[in-house]
Amino acid sequence: MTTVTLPGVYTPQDDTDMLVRCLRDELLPQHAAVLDVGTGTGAVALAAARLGARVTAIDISWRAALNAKVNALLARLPIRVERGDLLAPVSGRSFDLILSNPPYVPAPTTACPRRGVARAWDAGHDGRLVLDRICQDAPGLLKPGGVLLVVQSALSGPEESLRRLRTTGLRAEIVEHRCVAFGPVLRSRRGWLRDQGLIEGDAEKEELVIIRAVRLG
Ligand SMILES: C[S@@+](CC[C@H](N)C(=O)[O-])C[C@H]1O[C@@H](n2cnc3c(N)ncnc32)[C@H](O)[C@@H]1O
Repeated sequence: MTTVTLPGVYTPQDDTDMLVRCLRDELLPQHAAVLDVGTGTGAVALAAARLGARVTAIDISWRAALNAKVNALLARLPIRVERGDLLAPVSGRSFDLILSNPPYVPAPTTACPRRGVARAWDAGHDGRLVLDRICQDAPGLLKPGGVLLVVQSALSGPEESLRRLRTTGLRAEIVEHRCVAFGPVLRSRRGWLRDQGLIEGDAEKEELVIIRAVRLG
């Protein structure tokens, strides 16, 4: 299957792969309404569309939105791609499944980058600037019985995601773990991560987790 990654768009990685695998384990209703938030190249959206879902994909980056459109065309899959901030383009709609591999990397900067490739991963000191918004807003867009699947690092507080999602009434748990080697971004900020108390010594690996949260009927 031909897919392209345009310059400046996040290349699908372990987190993408984890999310796609968990998506394939979901028992979706026929023609399920699926949302992919922060779609990048559209890799996760394409996987959902191949399962027969009706997919909407959103990205804040024009380049990523274009990339996802190109890949949907190449795959001949009818994915609706929107450019916008998190869930704003789909307010008022509801979904059987919401998927997200959002920016979750703790960063020395306090705000999310407004442009550039780091917008795909940097998410403030605790890595939670985007996660917290997803935990707050996604539950309201789930149909009864609908599911939210989010991938994040253990460095950005999965327990806090669980707590926030449970506060909104969802049943939330961690369903997948994977240990991965630090990429160039985490390697370059080891000293800062140590100063923040987020890692110890010469840590070389982080744990990625998938959070699955269900809106009870
Ligand atoms: C880690 S990448 C994941 C890309 C793709 N889903 C994957 O798994 O390969 C995160 C994506 O979220 C997008 N993003 C960052 N902030 C966003 C926001 N506020 N609203 C929508 N998309 C956002 C970035 O542009 C980037 O494409």
